[in-house]
Amino acid sequence: MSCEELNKNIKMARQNGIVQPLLTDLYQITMAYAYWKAGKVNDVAVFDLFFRTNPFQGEFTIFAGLEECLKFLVNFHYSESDIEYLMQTLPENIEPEFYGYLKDLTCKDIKLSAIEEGSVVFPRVPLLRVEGPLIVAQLLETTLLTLVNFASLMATNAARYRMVAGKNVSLLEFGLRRAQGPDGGLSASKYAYIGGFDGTSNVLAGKMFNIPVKGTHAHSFVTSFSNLNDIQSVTIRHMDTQDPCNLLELATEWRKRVSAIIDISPDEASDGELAALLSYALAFPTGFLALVDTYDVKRYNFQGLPSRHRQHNMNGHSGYNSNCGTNGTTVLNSPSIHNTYGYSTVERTLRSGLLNFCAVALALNDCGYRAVGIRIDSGDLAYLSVLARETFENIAEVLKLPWFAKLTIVASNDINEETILSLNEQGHKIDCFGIGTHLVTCQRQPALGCVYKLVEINGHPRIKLSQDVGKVTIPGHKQAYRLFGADGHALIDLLQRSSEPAPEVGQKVLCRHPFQESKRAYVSPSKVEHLYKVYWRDGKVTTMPKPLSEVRERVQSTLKTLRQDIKRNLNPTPYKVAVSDDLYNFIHDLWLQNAPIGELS
Ligand SMILES: Nc1ncnc2c1ncn2[C@@H]1O[C@H](COP(=O)(O)OP(=O)(O)OP(=O)(O)O)[C@@H](O)[C@H]1O
Ligand SMILES: O=P(O)(O)OC[C@H]1O[C@H](OP(=O)(O)OP(=O)(O)O)[C@H](O)[C@@H]1O
Ligand SMILES: O=C(O)c1cccnc1
Ligand SMILES: [Mg+2]
Repeated sequence: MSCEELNKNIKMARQNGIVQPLLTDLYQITMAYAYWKAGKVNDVAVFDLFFRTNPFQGEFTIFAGLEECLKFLVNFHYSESDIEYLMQTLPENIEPEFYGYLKDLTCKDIKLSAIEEGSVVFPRVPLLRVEGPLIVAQLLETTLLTLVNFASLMATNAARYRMVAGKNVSLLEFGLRRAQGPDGGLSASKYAYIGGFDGTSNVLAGKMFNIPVKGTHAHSFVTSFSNLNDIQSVTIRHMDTQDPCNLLELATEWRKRVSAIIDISPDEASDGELAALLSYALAFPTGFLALVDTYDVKRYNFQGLPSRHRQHNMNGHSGYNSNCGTNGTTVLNSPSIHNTYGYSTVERTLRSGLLNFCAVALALNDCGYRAVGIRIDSGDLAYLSVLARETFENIAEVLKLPWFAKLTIVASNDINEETILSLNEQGHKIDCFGIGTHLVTCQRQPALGCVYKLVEINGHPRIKLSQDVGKVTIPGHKQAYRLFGADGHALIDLLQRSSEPAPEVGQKVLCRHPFQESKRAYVSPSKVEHLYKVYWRDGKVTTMPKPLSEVRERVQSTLKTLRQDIKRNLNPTPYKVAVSDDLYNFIHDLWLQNAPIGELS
């Protein structure tokens, strides 16, 4: 769609219905009235939206939320009911003409410049610059912040999970049920996808944002079946011949054969679980992915160990070993934690879930279908995934079914970045992580601190001083450039006054720390990227926001331009953000002008 088409259609562009002008803090509207009353209707302001510290103890952030900001500007207007509500809510002394002014307000005189969505960004470099009537620009503050803060935090979180998981593992977002309410859940799904997740279990997010929806099934599905009589129809048509096949008979037969191959008794397996897996396979013969940990000892909660001990023991596994069984096949030794019933989680999972899964998968194979795989949602995920993979490989070899060795293993259960790093260290055979709580609630850091600061009014720069140097704002209308080094990596982000000429390739430019006089360096960039584009001006979209899939690609491509030490998990190196010599002097002159001179007595 071109910008013209977008401008025609944008009123219909999907945006969460709660994003509207009243989704703001009351003080924006009271300030608007006070500005209006003070005769500031024609004042022109420049605001910068930026953050001061990277989240998650990292040294980078992913910028997201721009498309939603743009839709907000496009659709910005106060409805009749909004005005009515404000009339009832604001004090009675408000002059009625103010409501008339609000009624006609749009963003047609606002200019929005921004960094491209999905870019890697750094503290102090404005992500958005909003220019235009002071009152309108002020009224946008809270909504723009809420649209950018969580979006960028989530996209960064997701990108970090992607980095630790590596590119060959699938990542699915399972967080809706644990998210910060429906809107938090919906945004989390969108920005997890941008950050590098492959899909979501959130169906509405799939529909609204065209994100792949994926999933398995829950424990309740398994526990709802008690025995094999619970299945009503056991017949499935062969994929190629369309002949009827009795899946129950085939699976029962396979359960005996598989139990011999992996040297365990079929009596250990739950018939209710077999009934559940068969029913799922009958419903989804081409997409059979089964949860196999329902009948582990812990879920039954027999007189097991208290969870603190269980966790300790589980994480205390030192590894896994496999021996040769009597029939020449591999027998897997479980670690030595046993509950009062004599079996560890590991053995139970093997005995019931895996055995039942393999039986159903092989029965499906007889009918021309290939099963997809399993999900494990408890226990030692490293150990169990290796155990499952060895079982699949074993069966694949004995039955000469090479694809069986490659069945997908999905793992879930309270996974976070550290869990994945630890699993990587231990060695695992997981193909896909399903991640909910820690991802969508950004448990490690629940907010990104983007702020929206006035940097210029009617052409005059504004600086906000603070005891804390880190909180002093960088005044004036600025441009931002990313300078690249000879090896192609991003070296430094440089803020300049807009009146300065842009840095040029091969030309030495002095880059200064904004507040520490002695910290400065010359850079001769091999490439210069101007970070801002104008997205909205004169009431029109001037740069099309990219589709989600392209924003997602941009996250990965801009992350590639960062040196590894900036991206590493533990004690990463800070990326440098500098100001030009001109801007440095400008800041410090203004600082002195604005700092009162004290008097000693
Ligand atoms: N090999 C592993 N290394 C590190 N952490 C792991 C490993 N396997 C699993 N974990 C994590 O350990 C935690 C285990 O949680 P918990 O003690 O609740 O065990 P559980 O098996 O889920 O028990 P229950 O089924 O009773 O809830 C989860 O956060 C999980 O992601
Ligand atoms: O652990 P998270 O990272 O938040 O991932 C999502 C969790 O949600 C589900 O559990 P739940 O107990 O709600 O339902 P279930 O019966 O399907 O396991 C799923 O099994 C995961 O454990
Ligand atoms: O599809 C799944 O396996 C799923 C979806 C949501 C939460 N937990 C698991
Ligand atoms: Mg669960």
